[in-house]
Amino acid sequence: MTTLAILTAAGSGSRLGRDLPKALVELDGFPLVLHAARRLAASGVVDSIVVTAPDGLVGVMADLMAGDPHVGIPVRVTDGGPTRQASVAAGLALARPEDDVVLVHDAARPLVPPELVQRVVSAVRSGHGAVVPGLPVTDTVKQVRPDGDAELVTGTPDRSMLRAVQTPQGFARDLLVRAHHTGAERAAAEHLAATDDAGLVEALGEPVHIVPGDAAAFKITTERDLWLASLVLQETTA
Ligand SMILES: Nc1ccn([C@@H]2O[C@H](COP(=O)(O)OP(=O)(O)OP(=O)(O)O)[C@@H](O)[C@H]2O)c(=O)n1
Ligand SMILES: C[C@](O)(CO)[C@H](O)COP(=O)(O)O
Repeated sequence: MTTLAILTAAGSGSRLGRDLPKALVELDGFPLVLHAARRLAASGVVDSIVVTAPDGLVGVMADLMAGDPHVGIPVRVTDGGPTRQASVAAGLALARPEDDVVLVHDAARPLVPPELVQRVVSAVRSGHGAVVPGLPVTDTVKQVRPDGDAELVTGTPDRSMLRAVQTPQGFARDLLVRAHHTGAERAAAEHLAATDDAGLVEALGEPVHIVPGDAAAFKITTERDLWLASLVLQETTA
């Protein structure tokens, strides 16, 4: 039995605001997607990767992966979709029968530690159908509602019971397939936006298990995050 990692890289990176897709933006001389693929492979627990590519860039992405001496595991590249969820579904369609565990990881989290990948896979292989890495929330979080041009606070959730979740998220393949069919329909019917794959599993009513996340797996969303990532890399390679 094998573990497949779907590496989502088809986004445009509108909040980063560069003139190329975010996954191809360079960090320390290499595109974000390559950093992420190398770290997934370095975990030793991922057998193959499917990358979801932005429109028209399947060939570019495939050349990038094929030309890298550090990835060292089979990589296939497919067209992504218009949303992250659609891209994951496109990657999932390429899962083979032997891929009993599927990870979903964002190219936007290039510095994911291989140990975090191992932790997630190990929790799935120990019997949890859906596993997400989570970190405690350090800010107080307010729930709000629109009030004209402004917003009004409607509540303050108990911070000790909140987790900021990261990727890779890990799943038993059959559960993830079911979540992308039925869970997605249910979430849409209830007007819930699932911003991650675990959200679709929750929409099925199935449990999602949390393992400790890692601050190094932070998401590159804005220029500041990219700057932070270059500092982290400098420090860890110094
Ligand atoms: N249609 C999409 C949208 C997003 N992603 C991927 O999902 C991950 C998380 O998405 P996000 O950080 O929001 O990336 P973008 O959509 O590129 O960024 P933005 O929302 O700023 O445009 C990224 O690795 C992105 O490439 C994807 O594969 N397909
Ligand atoms: C999947 C995710 O990385 C978990 O935190 C996050 O929800 C992706 O959000 P984005 O707005 O698509 O970057």
